[in-house]
Amino acid sequence: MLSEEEIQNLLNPVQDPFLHRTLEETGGVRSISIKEEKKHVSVKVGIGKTNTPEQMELQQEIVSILKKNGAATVGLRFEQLPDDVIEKYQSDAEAEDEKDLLGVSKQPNFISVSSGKGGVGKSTVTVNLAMSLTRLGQKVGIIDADIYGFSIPDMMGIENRPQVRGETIIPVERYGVKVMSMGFFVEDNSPVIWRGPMLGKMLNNFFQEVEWGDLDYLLLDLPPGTGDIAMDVHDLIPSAKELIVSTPHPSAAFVAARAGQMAIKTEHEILGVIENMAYFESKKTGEREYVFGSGGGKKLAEVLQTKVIGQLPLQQPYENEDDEFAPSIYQEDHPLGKEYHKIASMIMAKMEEEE
Ligand SMILES: Nc1ncnc2c1ncn2[C@@H]1O[C@H](COP(=O)(O)OP(=O)(O)OP(=O)(O)O)[C@@H](O)[C@H]1O
Repeated sequence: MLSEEEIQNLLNPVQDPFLHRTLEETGGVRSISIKEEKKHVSVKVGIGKTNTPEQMELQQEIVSILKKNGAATVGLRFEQLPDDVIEKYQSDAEAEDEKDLLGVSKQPNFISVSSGKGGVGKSTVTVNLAMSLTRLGQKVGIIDADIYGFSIPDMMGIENRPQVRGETIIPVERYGVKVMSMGFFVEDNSPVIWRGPMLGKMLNNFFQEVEWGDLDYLLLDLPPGTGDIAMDVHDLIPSAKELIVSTPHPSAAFVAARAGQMAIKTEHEILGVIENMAYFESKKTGEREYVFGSGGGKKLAEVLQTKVIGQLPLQQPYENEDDEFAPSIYQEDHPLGKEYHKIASMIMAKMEEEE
């Protein structure tokens, strides 16, 4: 019959499915007792997360190991490891999960762009931030996850569709930015009725079946509000940083705060608030008019304990002289292009600081 030490040695190499560490490292084998005459072994195992399908698999694995080595019956109990042990290994484990997510060795910086309500310029910010980061030499991808309106392809003037190579989808590249949008697969922009599980599935497919290659940044344009898909992002990419877009109107900021509260709840870092349509500047006099009110961004930043990292006026991009038409991209020398450049540089500096 097995001794306590032998059981310990048999279970030491078994992996904790959440922490991606062996039970030896996590101290996961909490207690062992043996009933010699009945060849009964009972073990208490501590893991990162209990009552999950992974726990069921682990249970089968452990029972089979012990039975193969001489136990007639096995009693197994699971408990959650102490918080400090979980914390110690969790961030490593999350990084590993995310690496698996895109199937590449280098993990990009994930930035999700959200807003409390529609029409505040969230997609415009996503596109222009991506452009500025690209101009700064970064490799950038965008996932257009705003299922209420896939606007990114139109905004960037994309007319072609992604190519499918075997099992993988090649994102469309425009001005050096790789773009993936469900809009590519929807005929004539016809409305699709989305149900919760479909959203998460779409997002998962965009991570796993799209050949992103090595990216420095992957920006996600999320649907406004705090819906299912935002939750999915929080679950799938715990390290994603959040950028909140709002107009300066105090009530708009109030709504945006709810989106931000979600980030706080899930412990996502908020990079800052971007106040869009902050003012209108007269070309003739240079006078600023705060057509959508003022102070909303500041108030929002206070509630979320972050900063306003950009205030973008109301202004259209220059008329495009060439044939390529990208209606929402501000040129590099455009006043807003320069503002986006500043925001992008600031974000890059912050990311580098954290590395
Ligand atoms: N600073 C700005 N100056 C002028 N027009 C702007 C500005 N920002 C955004 N817009 C315009 O406002 C409209 C809404 O912007 P956008 O689609 O980016 O918002 P959104 O928050 O992503 O909306 P939705 O959630 O509905 O997709 C667009 O037509 C866009 O071109």
